[in-house]
Amino acid sequence: MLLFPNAKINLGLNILRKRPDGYHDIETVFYPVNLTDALEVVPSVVGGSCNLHLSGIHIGGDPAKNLVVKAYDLLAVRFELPPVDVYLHKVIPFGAGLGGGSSDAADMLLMLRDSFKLPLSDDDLSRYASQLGADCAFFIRNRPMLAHGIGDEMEEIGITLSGYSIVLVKPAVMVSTPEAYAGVTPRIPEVTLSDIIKLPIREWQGRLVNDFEPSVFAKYPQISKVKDDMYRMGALYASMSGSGSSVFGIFEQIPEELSLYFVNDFVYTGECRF
Ligand SMILES: C[C@](O)(CO)[C@H](O)COP(=O)(O)OP(=O)(O)OC[C@H]1O[C@@H](n2ccc(N)nc2=O)[C@H](O)[C@@H]1O
Ligand SMILES: Nc1ncnc2c1ncn2[C@@H]1O[C@H](COP(=O)(O)OP(=O)(O)OP(=O)(O)O)[C@@H](O)[C@H]1O
Repeated sequence: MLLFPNAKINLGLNILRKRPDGYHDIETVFYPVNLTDALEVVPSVVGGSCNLHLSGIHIGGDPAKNLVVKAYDLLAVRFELPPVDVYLHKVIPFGAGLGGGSSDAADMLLMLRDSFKLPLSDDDLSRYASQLGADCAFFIRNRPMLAHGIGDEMEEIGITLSGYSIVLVKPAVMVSTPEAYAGVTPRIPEVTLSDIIKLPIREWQGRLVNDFEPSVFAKYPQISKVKDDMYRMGALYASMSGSGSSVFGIFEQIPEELSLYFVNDFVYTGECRF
């Protein structure tokens, strides 16, 4: 079985408070983007449990700690799973705020459920996903969602960007998520995200904010510059995604001068799906 785990961006991100467990309560809108990895699971001929074969961009780290292996191990505690070979081709940059690892893990849960007919609902899978990472539950739904709690409590949100184009740029710098959270002083905004997101997109600039931006931009001015460049090229709205370092812009049309601005950066362009 073959799936294409996709990236996400955050449309607005408020960091509301620090919790006793060290995590933060946030509110954000998750929005899927068609930049994808490729993930294939086949029954193993060599035995073992979850044999991971990686290709594409080099993500490093211990394969046993890869989130797709953790997803297998999590379900294997409760269900008798046969050994599998897993082929993961990485395209989505990491340390980018695009949730690539979380998306791989969510698709692994979905594939294991569907391949081995496990009696699990989407809600059950979301609960398993939350144990793998705060972003992971979103990818079980994989449509625009307003998220609360640590980012794993989901509510439908009827926003549509279809007809617009998206440009995603990851400058050559990586941001660690725990460090980014540690650099922010939580605050309760005067206007809630769910009210701002209902405004026309042209009114988002200056209202829809990502609370990570001030501290991350201060440390990495090159990320701030990407956002400025997006507006210079005519973006209707631009923001850093999650804890960075990616920046996205929403455009009426993909700007022709992209290759002049972002010579050494990872660039993705596509149509908004929802
Ligand atoms: C920045 C976002 O991508 C926005 O969508 C997410 O909040 C991060 O989600 P994630 O990468 O899935 O996060 P996890 O792997 O669960 O947590 C990594 C680390 O980020 C911090 N963390 C994460 C989520 C959250 N709501 N509060 C936190 O403080 C914690 O220090 C945690 O140890
Ligand atoms: N399948 C995977 N793909 C990418 N990174 C993985 C994966 N499994 C584990 N990791 C580890 O997770 C870290 C990056 O994860 P991820 O791609 O989700 O981060 P990110 O781009 O910062 O996204 P976000 O902060 O939005 O969750 C790296 O340290 C990497 O070694």
